[in-house]
Amino acid sequence: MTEMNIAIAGAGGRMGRILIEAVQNADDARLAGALDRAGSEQADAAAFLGKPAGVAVESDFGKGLADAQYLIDFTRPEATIEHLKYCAEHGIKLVIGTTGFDDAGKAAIAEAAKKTAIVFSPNFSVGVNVTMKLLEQAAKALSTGYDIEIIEAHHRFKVDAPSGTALKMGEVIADALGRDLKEHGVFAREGVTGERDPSSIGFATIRGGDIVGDHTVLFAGIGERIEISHKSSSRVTYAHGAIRACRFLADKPTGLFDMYDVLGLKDQ
Ligand SMILES: NC(=O)C1=CN([C@@H]2O[C@H](COP(=O)(O)OP(=O)(O)OC[C@H]3O[C@@H](n4cnc5c(N)ncnc54)[C@H](OP(=O)(O)O)[C@@H]3O)[C@@H](O)[C@H]2O)C=CC1
Ligand SMILES: O=C(O)C1=N[C@H](C(=O)O)C[C@H](O)C1
Repeated sequence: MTEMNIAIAGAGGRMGRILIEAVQNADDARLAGALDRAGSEQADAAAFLGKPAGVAVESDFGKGLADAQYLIDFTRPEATIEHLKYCAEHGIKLVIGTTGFDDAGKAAIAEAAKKTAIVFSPNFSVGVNVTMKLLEQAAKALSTGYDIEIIEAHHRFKVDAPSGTALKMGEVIADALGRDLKEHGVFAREGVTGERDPSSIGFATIRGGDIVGDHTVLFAGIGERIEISHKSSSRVTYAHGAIRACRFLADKPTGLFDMYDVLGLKDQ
């Protein structure tokens, strides 16, 4: 078995810590580096587990990524863009879970994928990606007479809204219906809004407490409604998905992939 040398960005974050633990527990992976913001350097990235890894948390990319073949990045768009430049130049493969990119950020990821291999997905859980497939089918079957609303709930610390997953669900549904989400997405309602445009795809965001991540898509007709929901109860599923994405990238020199590619869901 070839061992993957994986570095973790945002090492002190909610996902960073879960990822470090998951890499430490994987038989085919080694924690090869850890990055965090300047001022957040640590002598050992796994000290919080009570099992030191012999890997420091660095803010200098040269030091933090010296031994890395892969970087798993769940941080913020501005950090990911910096990591992306370094990884593209140094042939380090990237698994990007960060959400909240604008169009320029997404274009930068696509450009970097010409130089290194990247899996980019707003949600690395198997369940969410299977849910996306169900949504594709439901949207096609319920294309007229059903109003589509996407409701997401996350913890109080989340900084972007709607979630990357909710936006992706909106894109999947819009594509299935031949609509453009930029034109049909409705992200806020207040005051006298007028009646609902039947072609709109609505979004509602809830933030509170420690909710890991809930997504529900409502197809509301006259006389009935269908709800397709996914609820995360642990961040470990995201971490396992990200490590699975590293395995998928092992034989890919360049290219931009998503979790449908990793899970073999693209043509299903
Ligand atoms: N794709 C998926 O499956 C999932 C995606 N996510 C996404 O992952 C991202 C991180 O989530 P979460 O772990 O909860 O967030 P946290 O805020 O807990 O962690 C983010 C980490 O990145 C660091 N960071 C932030 N900005 C910078 C910067 N400019 N330079 C260097 N380091 C930086 C933070 O440092 P500091 O604390 O000092 O700011 C922190 O260590 C979010 O975009 C979230 O939506 C989350 C779960 C699953
Ligand atoms: O910030 C989070 O926590 C999560 N973010 C991702 C998103 O924005 O879709 C994925 C998951 O829902 C958790």
